Amino acid sequence: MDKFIIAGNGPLEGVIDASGAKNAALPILCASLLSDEPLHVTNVPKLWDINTTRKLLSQMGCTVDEPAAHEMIVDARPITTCVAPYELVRTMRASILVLGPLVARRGEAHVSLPGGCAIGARPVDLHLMGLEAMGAEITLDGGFIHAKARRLKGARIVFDTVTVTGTENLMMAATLADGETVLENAAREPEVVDLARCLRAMGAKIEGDGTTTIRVQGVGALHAAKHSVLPDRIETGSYLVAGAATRGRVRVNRTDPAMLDAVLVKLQQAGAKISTGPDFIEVDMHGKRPSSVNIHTMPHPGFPTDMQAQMMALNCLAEGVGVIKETIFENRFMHAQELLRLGADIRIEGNTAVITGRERLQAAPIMATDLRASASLVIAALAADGETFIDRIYHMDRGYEDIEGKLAALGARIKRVARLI
Ligand SMILES: CC(=O)N[C@H]1[C@@H](OP(=O)(O)OP(=O)(O)OC[C@H]2O[C@@H](n3ccc(=O)[nH]c3=O)[C@H](O)[C@@H]2O)O[C@H](CO)[C@@H](O)[C@@H]1O
Ligand SMILES: C=C(OP(=O)(O)O)C(=O)O
Repeated sequence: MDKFIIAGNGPLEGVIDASGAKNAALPILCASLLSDEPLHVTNVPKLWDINTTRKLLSQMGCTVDEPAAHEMIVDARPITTCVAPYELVRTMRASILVLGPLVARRGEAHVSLPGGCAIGARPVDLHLMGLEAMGAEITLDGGFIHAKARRLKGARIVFDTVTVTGTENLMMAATLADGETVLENAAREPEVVDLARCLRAMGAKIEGDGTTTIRVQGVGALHAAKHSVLPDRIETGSYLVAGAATRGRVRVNRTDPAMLDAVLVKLQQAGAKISTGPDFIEVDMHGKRPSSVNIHTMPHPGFPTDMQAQMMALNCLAEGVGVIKETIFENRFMHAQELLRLGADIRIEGNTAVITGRERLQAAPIMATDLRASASLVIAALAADGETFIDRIYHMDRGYEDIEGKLAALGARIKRVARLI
């Protein structure tokens, strides 16, 4: 297990490129299961979760080629099994995204209940409710979901909670169902829209993605297609917050400012000057200490829960008191305990964190507990005095491509070392 050693330094300054979005690439790779013709995906980020998905598809019998860096061609024609085993699925939430495509295309799926970041109970009842409404027979046994259907039928499905992967799973399943499926209270995240774009390129008939009502007319088969994954808004946002927390100036190229409205508003409130162009965002603190901001996490287009931990790190260093309310996941404050070890002043009351900013934080040994918690700790360590050791950084490798390279390009002093014990 690797560790990071981060020496607190002055302002981060420089320019980096955003990678492709993990949370768009994963469902898109799973969409390859809907067709017997190859899906060519470009701008695929180099991440552990992508490796896990490649292994998952390969062990099902799909051929997965990597013709160039950041490209994958998945051909699901030679598929031999519809089983997604525990060993692979336990590490990654997005593995549940093979369920809808397998039932729709192959008539059956046997998928271990998924893992991912331990940020809450994360049930999949809405995925199963939707597939049942479409005529699938579902049983749960030995930690596995077993689903069967001769051919799924279109249905009207109303989500009582907005679910991103639930919307994606059912949207994929509906592409091959008999008749029309309507998803109400659907997730509007940009990654859902990117998946819909890819599915349309494969021949699916989908309307309304990006709104709360998605309509899908089932078709007989999907065909070969090529799709480029959209930029990672959470990766982009994490580097911008790192720039602001260290009182620096950071520009992220090859990104899309429109996806980050809610985060940019908060960075502006924190005192950053924000400049944007069609494909870049720059945050400039002009050397000033940020001001505290209040945050309430919400489904898109609200403030993303995946940026909550990073903004908590910023509040730890800001002037004033900031209140963060986490409304999506019931256990997503695990970074707070580690930030306290760096000298932060955080009080947690239920789903609310009250953070009183400190002028300085001090280095200490700390431990990453999940993906975005890791990003939060890295940001705090970059702004702390002394050398911080961050353990369990494998969480970070799930979702941030070349983190050391990108941070070093911004002037950070970060080193990866193998943990000996
Ligand atoms: C791989 C991926 O894209 N992961 C993202 C996805 O996770 P994921 O899709 O797992 O998150 P959901 O949008 O499904 O979860 C939202 C809320 O709905 C609840 N829920 C969800 C499904 C269900 O069947 N029943 C149920 O009660 C969850 O427990 C949670 O409280 O969206 C989250 C919310 O933006 C992000 O933090 C994750 O980074
Ligand atoms: C929570 C996340 O990932 P996952 O849903 O894969 O656990 C995330 O990307 O922040």
